[in-house]
Amino acid sequence: MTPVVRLDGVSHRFGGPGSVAAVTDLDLAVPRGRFTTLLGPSGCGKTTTLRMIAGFLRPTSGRILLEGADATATPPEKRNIGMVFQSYALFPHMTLTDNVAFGLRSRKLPADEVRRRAGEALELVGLSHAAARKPGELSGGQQQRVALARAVAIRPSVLLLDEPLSNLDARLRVQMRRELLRVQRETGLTAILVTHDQDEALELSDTMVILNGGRLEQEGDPREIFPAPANRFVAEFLGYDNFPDLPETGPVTIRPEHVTLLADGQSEGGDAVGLDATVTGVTYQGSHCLVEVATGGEGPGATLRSVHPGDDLRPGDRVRVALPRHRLVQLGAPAEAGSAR
Ligand SMILES: Nc1ncnc2c1ncn2[C@@H]1O[C@H](COP(=O)(O)OP(=O)(O)OP(=O)(O)O)[C@@H](O)[C@H]1O
Repeated sequence: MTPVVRLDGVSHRFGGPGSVAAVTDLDLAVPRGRFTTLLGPSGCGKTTTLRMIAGFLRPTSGRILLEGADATATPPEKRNIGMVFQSYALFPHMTLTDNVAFGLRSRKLPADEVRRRAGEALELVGLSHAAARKPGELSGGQQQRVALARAVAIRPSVLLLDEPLSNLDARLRVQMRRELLRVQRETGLTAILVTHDQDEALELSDTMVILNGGRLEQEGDPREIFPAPANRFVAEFLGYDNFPDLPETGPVTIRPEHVTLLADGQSEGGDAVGLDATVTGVTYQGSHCLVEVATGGEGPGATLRSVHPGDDLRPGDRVRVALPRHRLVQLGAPAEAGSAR
């Protein structure tokens, strides 16, 4: 099936040659009817990528295809794209219906169809009852639902979501994630979400695209990426935290919840790599403690973190660290070295 959006060797440099490379040689195929997220730390090029797909920015090189046709030079208003931003960008003096209808009217649709589609879109986000109200009378979460209804009402070929949940408080953000996913599933729209929040990306993505310094680090189903990050950057970004220096394995990582701490003198058994260590820090976290230990070596691999079920350890205690072999994840080189894809 033709991808809805395809990026073909797309790069963008700001401020002419020799300046900031925001995105470098990005290839991407966004499948129809799926939820794709662009994930990465601040400055990794997520928003630049989204703005190029929307047509607000032109690639410095490479091509953008929409529905299989070259759209690199197509202006935004001719791309049939729906957008939701972090700031809701609603018209404060208009009712919700008029806000949602705005894009439909500018497409010169007949008045009764505009009314019907605006009504359907508000119903989809659960705001039919507030159709005659104005944005200022709504909570942040409700305003973001209106922005979503407005973007969906035009039946875009792709829905672009630029950190739409970042302005909401933590609880509402989690609720709105579910809401976003429900709306995407019910409408069958192709969605691309920009986020720096791993949890958000893990929950929403059919495909997760991890960027770093404007380059693709890893791409795929979160259920495949999470247990097998390709390299250290992706691993750290997904919270792996431990990069033990084990001469027999090469570069590996392991999650803190898979590192077991045994009392000094206990043995780790045959299936685990065992290391002697000293506790250097204990952070109480309610259901468990996060325990930091020094293995006696040097360098970053000498400190390991363990999610420890008890509150029985204190700095200075000697422990045996067990790293189950089947939990060790082998790491490759980062994207800059050209081998992480
Ligand atoms: N208008 C601009 N002029 C010059 N440089 C820019 C401009 N916009 C972005 N950049 C630079 O391009 C790079 C990528 O920025 P971009 O906004 O795409 O990253 P991001 O991943 O979306 O970050 P954030 O999560 O902070 O929004 C950064 O180094 C940024 O400083």
